[in-house]
Amino acid sequence: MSKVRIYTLAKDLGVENQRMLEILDGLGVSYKSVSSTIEEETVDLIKQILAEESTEAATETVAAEAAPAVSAPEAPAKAGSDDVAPVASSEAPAASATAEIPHRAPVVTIMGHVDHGKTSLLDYIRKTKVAAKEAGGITQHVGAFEAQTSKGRIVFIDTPGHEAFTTIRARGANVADIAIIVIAADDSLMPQTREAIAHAQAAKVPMIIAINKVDLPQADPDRVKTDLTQLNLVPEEYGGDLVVVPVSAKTGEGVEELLEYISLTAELEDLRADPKAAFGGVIIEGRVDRQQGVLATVMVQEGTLHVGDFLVVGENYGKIKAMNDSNGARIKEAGPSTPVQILGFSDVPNSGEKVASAKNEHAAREVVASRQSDRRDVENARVQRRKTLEEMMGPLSEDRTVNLIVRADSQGSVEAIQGILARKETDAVKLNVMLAGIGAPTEGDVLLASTAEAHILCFSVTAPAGVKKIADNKGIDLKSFRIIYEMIDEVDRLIKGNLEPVFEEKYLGRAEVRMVIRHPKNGNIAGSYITDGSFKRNAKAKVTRGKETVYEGTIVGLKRFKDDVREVKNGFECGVNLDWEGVMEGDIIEASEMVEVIPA
Ligand SMILES: Nc1nc2c(ncn2[C@@H]2O[C@H](COP(=O)(O)OP(=O)(O)OP(=O)(O)O)[C@@H](O)[C@H]2O)c(=O)[nH]1
Repeated sequence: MSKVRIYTLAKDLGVENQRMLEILDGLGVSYKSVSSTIEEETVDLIKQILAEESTEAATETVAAEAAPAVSAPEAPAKAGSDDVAPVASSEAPAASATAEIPHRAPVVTIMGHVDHGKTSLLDYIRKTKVAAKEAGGITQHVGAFEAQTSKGRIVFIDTPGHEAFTTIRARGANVADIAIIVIAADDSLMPQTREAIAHAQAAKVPMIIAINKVDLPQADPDRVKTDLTQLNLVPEEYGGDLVVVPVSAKTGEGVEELLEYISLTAELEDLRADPKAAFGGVIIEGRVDRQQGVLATVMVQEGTLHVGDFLVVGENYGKIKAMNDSNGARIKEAGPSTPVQILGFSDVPNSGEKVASAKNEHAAREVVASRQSDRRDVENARVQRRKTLEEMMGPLSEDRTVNLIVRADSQGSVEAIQGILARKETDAVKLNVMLAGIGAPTEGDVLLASTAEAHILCFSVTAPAGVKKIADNKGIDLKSFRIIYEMIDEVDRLIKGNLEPVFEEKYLGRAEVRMVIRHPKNGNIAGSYITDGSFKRNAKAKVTRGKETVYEGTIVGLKRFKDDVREVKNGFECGVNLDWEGVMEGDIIEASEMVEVIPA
């Protein structure tokens, strides 16, 4: 009995893939993705369900058409009347219910190892899928292009390599919806392939593997697939859910299928954006053109851009003087998932910076001024503030993950370290090795670490000075070790640091209240004598009267004579401000503090 792929069946029956998956869910049929295959019996069931649905729909239409005559005899006549608005009511609600946010084209990035064919693949797609440019225009590199395929529009970021991708992500923006990882069939997985995969995984962007150069006699796509399984990426034909498409950027073989898979993935991601919403976009790249001045490529993500709009990027603003599409044609407006080249900024914006629009020049200036003042506040606060535990360790939750990037001098070391790390993992703390590679850490690693909040551990390799400096600037934890046990100690420290801290109450001291002093601003102050230990400002306080505890709270202030002090030791007199009016002569105050217990 033959099997059928889900998306092929959806196409044949003229149904959306999403609907097909809903039916399969309803039937309790398990699948990995739309390219999974299903049995012929299931196909028959699906056809039955769809046939029943269309019969029901037809019956409803007939009933609906018949209904107004019966149920709304008093419906007002429309013809010849000027005030038509109220009469349109029977159609209005249905129309607004279906007026949902429209779909948008997917934005795709291509990553992979050097020479595996990223540029060639982009060139092939551009050559075959981009409509010929209008005569007279000048072809310019704008960092993105739009391809027209039989499945609709697909936008490609055409600066291959993960640097472009990570620089954008490092600024907190996410521009790509889908990552194509190109792997040469004659070379299989290489260090930058692993990096690219790690970046896509960190960005939680769906991946499609394009096994390139399948035209070469020495091409071995099966080896690539097997190697992928070593990274826990299991191709569909091996029972996993990784989409793998063999292609040749030279002959064009498989490229159409790759585009089809991109559209399928996009459909499943259900990418939507509202062209009527407030504008939001990201800078893909910026540069200075000698004749035209500053040119910036912006990816429209939400809303619509118009020539004449005011845009704010970081602490700069500009007015769109002219706008080109990625083909070089002048355009007046651009909706979601459209890369446009804009003339109008005075400073070159950085890729990854977010772009917003402002109503007019005044509003744009105000946004810039408020950003400048926010930045100053943050800078000032940073100098003064001690980081809280939560800020250092991330939110405190039950299960936590420590993200790691491992670099070592040889494959043997990498494997040994991975083995040790696997044994260190506990139920409470997961160690997620995002990337394990041979050789010194790179700038790309630092970018990955900064977007994924990962720690970089190096064994027998050290970071080049430039990379170390970037890591320091970004506050990335990058450490090198020559002795494996020291590295293991560091991992232990990271694991412990990531555990929920345990606090325990520690006794500090005791005092007798000898008199109560009325203070005009602070209320009643307990004039006390420390009989044991010491008292500290902000410590916890318990007041007992005879055998009864009459108050539990905090020592909000400590005074020696007129001075505020942090601590008073045994044998001294002091004024204790409990922020409580009930304190009386003869009361005993006991002070304690909460201290973190470091697990053994
Ligand atoms: N036979 C064959 N050669 C290919 C194919 N794709 C790319 N090449 C060749 O492989 C080499 C590298 O291709 P590029 O497209 O420059 O690779 P890249 O990944 O963009 O390389 P970098 O930009 O240096 O990272 C070139 O000589 C291409 O002609 C293919 O499908 N088949």
